[in-house]
Amino acid sequence: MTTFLSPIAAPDAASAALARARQDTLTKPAGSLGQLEALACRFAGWQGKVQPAPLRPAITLFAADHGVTDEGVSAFPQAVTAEMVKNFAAGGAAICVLARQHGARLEVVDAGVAGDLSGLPIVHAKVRRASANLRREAALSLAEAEAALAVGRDAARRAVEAGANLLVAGDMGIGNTTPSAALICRLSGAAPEIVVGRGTGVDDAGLALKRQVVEDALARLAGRELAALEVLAELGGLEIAAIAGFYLEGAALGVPSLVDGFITSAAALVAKALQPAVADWLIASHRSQETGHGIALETLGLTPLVELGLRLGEGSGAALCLPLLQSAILLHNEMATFAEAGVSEKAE
Ligand SMILES: Cc1cc2ncn([C@H]3O[C@H](COP(=O)(O)O)[C@@H](O)[C@H]3O)c2cc1C
Ligand SMILES: O=C(O)c1cccnc1
Repeated sequence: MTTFLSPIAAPDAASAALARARQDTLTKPAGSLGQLEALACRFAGWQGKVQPAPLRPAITLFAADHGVTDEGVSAFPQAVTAEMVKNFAAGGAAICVLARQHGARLEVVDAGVAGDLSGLPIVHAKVRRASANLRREAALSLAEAEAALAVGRDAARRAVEAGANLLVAGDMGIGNTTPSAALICRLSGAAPEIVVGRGTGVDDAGLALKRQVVEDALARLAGRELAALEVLAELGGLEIAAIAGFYLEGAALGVPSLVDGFITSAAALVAKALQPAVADWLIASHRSQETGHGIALETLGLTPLVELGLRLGEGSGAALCLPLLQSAILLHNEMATFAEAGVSEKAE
């Protein structure tokens, strides 16, 4: 483990096993609630309670800009990152609607937006104004990568101190599907042609250029043995690093995270490379439409709950899955057992 990170314990296997035994006493054919059964048992392990408490989710939206946008890798201009942060602060973005719907705490963190956001009611934690262009040079210095991880770790601590028992990270950063693709390629070994996608909707020429940018970034590092922090610094971005730190500190505090889409999955891969034990504290929400998200999830060992054709980010796919998780826990806790309800069990 990298020394500046907090140790991560394993989930409580005894509580998870007792929860599994409880599932098999509930008034339904064994296994008939499918993935919801296993989910409830995982929450039992995470919370160390056979009947886990209902979810109190917190969503933290990390924003930053990317020097690689100079290459023309996004369908939108870099200024949109700062403009969208203003929209988050005003409550008008998709994730704001979903956070309100679910009564979730929503915090917005500026980890490195290029534009001026002073005065906005957000957490001001700019490590620097945008990362460098990863096609040509390291996106971040090692010190900046570590500082951005710390921004996310601080955010996880704030969310948990505010009472959260489930963490959701969202991303906002024009151009960030490019560093995410580069990280997924480097950390999974998959090739750019199957990982790089259209992001906000680049055309065929834009897609070819984006693939070349990722290939060039990977070529800078070819044949070099790099520690996880170095990979993050070379190919990452400030919000991606912060999200990795958020997942790591959440796990260290005993709180699981629900991973969203392509960018947050890249961050989860970085977190896993830094501290493999984090993987036991992650749940996948959806498979995004972005090419390569499936590879990232497979490398993480995660199975998505749903596939809705989403390609937004912001934590929106994770937020949409919150009712499923809440239902899994309530069914587990509140359904009657065969004995309680006087229902006959399966014939031998
Ligand atoms: C208005 C708007 C709102 C968004 N919310 C999330 N993203 C998403 O799109 C961006 C990544 O795609 P690319 O790499 O192609 O730039 C990120 O900001 C991501 O969060 C948005 C993008 C736009 C334009
Ligand atoms: O899957 C995602 O998270 C995604 C895809 C495209 C653009 N922004 C985010």
